[in-house]
Amino acid sequence: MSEKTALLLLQMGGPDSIAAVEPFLMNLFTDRDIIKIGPSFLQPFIARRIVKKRAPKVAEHYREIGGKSPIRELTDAQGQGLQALLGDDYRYFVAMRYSRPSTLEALAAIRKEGIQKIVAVSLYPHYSKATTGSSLNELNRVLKQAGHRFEVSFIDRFYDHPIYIQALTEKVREGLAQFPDPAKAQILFSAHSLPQSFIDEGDPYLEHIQTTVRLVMEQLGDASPHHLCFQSKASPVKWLEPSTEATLKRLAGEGKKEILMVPLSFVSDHIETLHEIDIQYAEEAKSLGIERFVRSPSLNSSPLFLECLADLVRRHAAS
Ligand SMILES: C=CC1=C(C)c2cc3[nH]c(cc4nc(cc5[nH]c(cc1n2)c(C)c5CCC(=O)O)C(CCC(=O)O)=C4C)c(C)c3C=C
Ligand SMILES: [Fe+2]
Ligand SMILES: [Fe+2]
Repeated sequence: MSEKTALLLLQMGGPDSIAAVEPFLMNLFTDRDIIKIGPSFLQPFIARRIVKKRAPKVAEHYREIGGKSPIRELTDAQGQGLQALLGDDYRYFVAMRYSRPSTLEALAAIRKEGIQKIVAVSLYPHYSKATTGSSLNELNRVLKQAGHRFEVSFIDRFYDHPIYIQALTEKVREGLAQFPDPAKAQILFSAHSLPQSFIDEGDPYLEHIQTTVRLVMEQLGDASPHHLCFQSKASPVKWLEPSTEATLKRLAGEGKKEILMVPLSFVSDHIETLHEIDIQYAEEAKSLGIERFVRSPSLNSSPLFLECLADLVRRHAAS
């Protein structure tokens, strides 16, 4: 038996090859925590149809960013950085909700190391039933089946953690530095959208996002004008608004020529930053007459961000 604590990093995951796009999407569209389609017994069949239709376009997007999602490597780098800050008492493991390593594989690896104590750390800063909630449900299901008693606790949000805010503000400043006159740049916080029905049922995601934006703007001081918008709507129901696209159009219509995109909701690069913002919205902005379109870097292994995670774990251990 090992005295170490396992840090189980919970993340969405992504396809690690073009061939993995369909299984990734199938895992996502059959998860009733993120999307409910019809009665549960029918969902796998409807999901199959949706995935067959969606996969070719999504695969093309992944092809354009190098043939896979970088999320696995980026999450491993975060885990290594975190482990280095915390020392030998901790060992990190990764559980991807829709790709590998799965939660089951992660728990098997933890057990093989003889580790008993697990701190599950969600890498989504803002809590939503669709993301962190889904990962925690999966973890609880797998723990039940495991036939082995682990001692498990959770860190499930950090949207207002002072060092997270500091880390994000640093990235916004890096983005602003690319403008000749940063005060003229419009800051567009672009969060991943979520169906409005989640919010109506009490999901705190929107409130968490708004708080992050407010705290970052407070740290920046009297900087540029800012806006909050939502990207990556993925089904035909009503999602959070305004959309990033509509906001770009509105600002261009008002004669704004300089835009800084700040991706929220994720801590690493993935298809929504590398494709949706860097390729799709960048093209859109150009055609709208926007002269300078910059994206602030994702947190990835930002030393401040890793320090935030280490602080969360230390405080958790002390409490
Ligand atoms: C089907 C409904 C979806 C909801 C609700 C949703 C919410 C949501 N997602 C993220 C973060 C990410 N999503 C990513 C990809 C992705 N998401 C959906 C669907 C929903 N997301 C799909 C179908 C996909 C795959 C790509 C596509 O088909 O367009 C990713 C990227 C993964 C990667 O490439 O590594 C992230 C990250 C959040 C934060 C969120 C709600 C709060
Ligand atoms: Fe998503
Ligand atoms: Fe997308």
